[in-house]
Amino acid sequence: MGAVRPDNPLFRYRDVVDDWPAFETAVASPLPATIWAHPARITREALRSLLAEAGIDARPVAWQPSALRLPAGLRPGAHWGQAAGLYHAQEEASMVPVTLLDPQPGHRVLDLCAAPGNKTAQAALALGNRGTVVANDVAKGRLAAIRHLIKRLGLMNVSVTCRPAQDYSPHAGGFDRVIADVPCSCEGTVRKSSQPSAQALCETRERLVARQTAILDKAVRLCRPGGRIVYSTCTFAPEENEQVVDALLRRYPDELRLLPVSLPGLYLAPGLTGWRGRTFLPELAQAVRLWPHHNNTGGFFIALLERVGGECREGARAAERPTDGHWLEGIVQRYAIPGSALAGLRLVHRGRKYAQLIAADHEPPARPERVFFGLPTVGVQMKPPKLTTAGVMALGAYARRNVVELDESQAQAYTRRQVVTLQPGQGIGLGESGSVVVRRRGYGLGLGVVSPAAEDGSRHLASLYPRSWAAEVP
Ligand SMILES: C[S@@+](CC[C@H](N)C(=O)[O-])C[C@H]1O[C@@H](n2cnc3c(N)ncnc32)[C@H](O)[C@@H]1O
Repeated sequence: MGAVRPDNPLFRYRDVVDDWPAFETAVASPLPATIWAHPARITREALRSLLAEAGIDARPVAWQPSALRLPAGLRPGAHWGQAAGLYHAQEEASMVPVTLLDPQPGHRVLDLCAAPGNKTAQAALALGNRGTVVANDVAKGRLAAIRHLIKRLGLMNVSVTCRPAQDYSPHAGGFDRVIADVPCSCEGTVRKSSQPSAQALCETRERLVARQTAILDKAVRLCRPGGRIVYSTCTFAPEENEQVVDALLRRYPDELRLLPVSLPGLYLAPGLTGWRGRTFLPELAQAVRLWPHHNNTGGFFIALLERVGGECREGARAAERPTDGHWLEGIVQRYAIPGSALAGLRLVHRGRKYAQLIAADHEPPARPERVFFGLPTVGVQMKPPKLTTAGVMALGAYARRNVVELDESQAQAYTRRQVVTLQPGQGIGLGESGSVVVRRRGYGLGLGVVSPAAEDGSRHLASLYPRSWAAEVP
């Protein structure tokens, strides 16, 4: 008897898996952690070297030029580079949908079920951190994870909304790329978490399928003719996968087509064309499945669709009223940040505490109302206004004055919020005292305050690293 017994919910796939013993072995083994390098902050090779210095042998992922696979058992957060936003951890199979969707600078992108924001982040950076990504999720409590990701990765082109995707305003349309990474029974995450019982799955499947179908229908209607939609789940269930796509292809025979896809270096198994007596359209074989034993990943289903006809209502766009730039001007002067670092961005003040940097060409729909948007960059209630930690992480690498570069042990003390003693002469263009950009290996970490120099030239650096972030840094 193999590892997947008849009472296991995965046993129902025995007849559609090509190599059942290999599948059983794969689902019983731990999932390797994968990360991708922040494209505006570090190359994959530089990241690999940085990790190697810490004794971490990360291996390039063949099909994804920015991704690395970490050694077995290593947590992605074990290196400080994660907290500094140099890389992001995302399961390898989960990177595939947006890679296939291929958003390009200039595209307007909608992510209908976005939390915790992995695919939003991929899309936002693929757009060069400019233009428009709208990240939506129905679960208000999960939006904090998107907010945190925006800050850590310095995303300046994202607006976040909180609506049931199936009820999204029909006037919000006009997207070139739509991500429908729908809620599902999550069977493909079996290597990360324990499985729900077969009974629990049966109870929710019907409801899930109805919601998934409604969300994909909305995705189609919000996509511009000529635009593309990616439908994905992390489950094996054909009811939630091929069956949903089949229903939409039949509903929109003249408006929708399924595109063939491939990724050199990654084996993508074909979608199913039938399941338990039900026959799907033959083109469903062009949808793809990631079975865990093929590429040593989690399980995923992905269908790339093109909207070839029909209509799409485009409503009003939210107008960003630029704020008086004086807050940023003071900061730019203090740290001698070159204008090129702010090209294509504008500062907007809508909250009480912070002003946000947002792409000047950001054009989210006027409806639904946004919960938040842009990168909180300047704390406007402080006197004088100060860069936020996220602001330093995004802009600190460009600063040429009032900068302190810390060595490894100083940086550790700084992120633990301890006072750091600076060597005489340590620091770049330091003024008498006051706030400074703190860097490690040239990457912005956060803000600090330096004391006036003592007689021997040494100074103290007080850490302003946020208490809530400190726990994340090893
Ligand atoms: C598979 S997760 C999305 C993962 C995300 N795309 C990522 O890559 O980080 C599905 C998400 O759908 C959200 N969700 C569930 N029902 C929804 C609905 N009706 N409308 C919008 N979002 C929904 C859940 O809160 C959950 O965050």
